[in-house]
Amino acid sequence: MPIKIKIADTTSLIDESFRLRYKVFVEQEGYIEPNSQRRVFDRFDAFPTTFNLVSMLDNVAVGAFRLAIDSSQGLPADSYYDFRQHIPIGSVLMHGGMFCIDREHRSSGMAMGLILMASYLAMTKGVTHVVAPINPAIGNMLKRIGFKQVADEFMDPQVNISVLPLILDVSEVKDFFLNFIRQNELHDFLCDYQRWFYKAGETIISSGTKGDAAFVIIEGVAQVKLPNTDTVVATVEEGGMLGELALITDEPRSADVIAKQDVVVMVINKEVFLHRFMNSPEHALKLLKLLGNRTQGMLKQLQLKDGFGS
Ligand SMILES: Nc1ncnc2c1ncn2[C@@H]1O[C@@H]2COP(=O)(O)O[C@H]2[C@H]1O
Repeated sequence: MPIKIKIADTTSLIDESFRLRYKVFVEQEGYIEPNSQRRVFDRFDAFPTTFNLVSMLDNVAVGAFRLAIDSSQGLPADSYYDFRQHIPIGSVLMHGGMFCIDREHRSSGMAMGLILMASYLAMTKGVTHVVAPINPAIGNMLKRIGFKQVADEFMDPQVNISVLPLILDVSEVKDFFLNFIRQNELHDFLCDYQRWFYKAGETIISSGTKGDAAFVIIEGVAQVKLPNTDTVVATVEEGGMLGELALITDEPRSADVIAKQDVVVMVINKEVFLHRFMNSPEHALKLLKLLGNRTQGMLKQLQLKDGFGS
């Protein structure tokens, strides 16, 4: 099963993220005092402008990141740090906090995934700056995508640890997928906010199953194999698309797709995918080119096979 990062959009997923905060902040790290509810949350979790990204493994949260967009209620940091002094008037702010990853599942890939997804969310919600009083242990990762430290470390009273005050100008995010999105004007592709992680050898697509999403490879390489065989018909790399055929034809998945090495994909749901191509001749043409190239690739392979066989 892949680890899946997504927005907690049901009460049970949101509850999962509160429980994970408890597990990490109280039980694993001892940052916060225990409580009988065995959950960590505050008033910002009740606002419609707050989002929780969760990393799920087999229906259990193993990572979470809370994002609170500025509203009449202010930001979670307002009571202890004034981020606004560092940002132009008129900016739209989002606070990133309550970042936690279960000790058993700490990997830079998942941490980076949560951070990047936060920046995608910021971009599609019209946020100009993300502010984050964040544990120095992950501060360096945030700096890699463009966060800048604006003052010395200070104590965060919520989780009782020393944190770095960091700010991201969303227009400066450095990320392969975001560049891909910007170049191809595919902003609606971000709306699903799902990022899935496969280990080498795991199955990304099973032939014969129903398809309700397509994928763009963000990291790694996948092999497309003839159904239930080891015959590789194509190799798809970073930036390549997978799973588009079943969405277009409404037929079952045409091939098995296996991660050749660890693979990270962004998920594009069927409605968003079809809407995009039905409303833009330019993108429909790009899709036709992709399908045409794949057909040509297959024909070349068959010709080669024939050539060797005769
Ligand atoms: N010949 C091919 N070349 C590249 N990719 C392919 C080829 N055949 C199938 N695929 C991919 O494998 C996917 C299997 O699921 P889908 O049929 O939804 O979409 C398919 C394509 O994305």
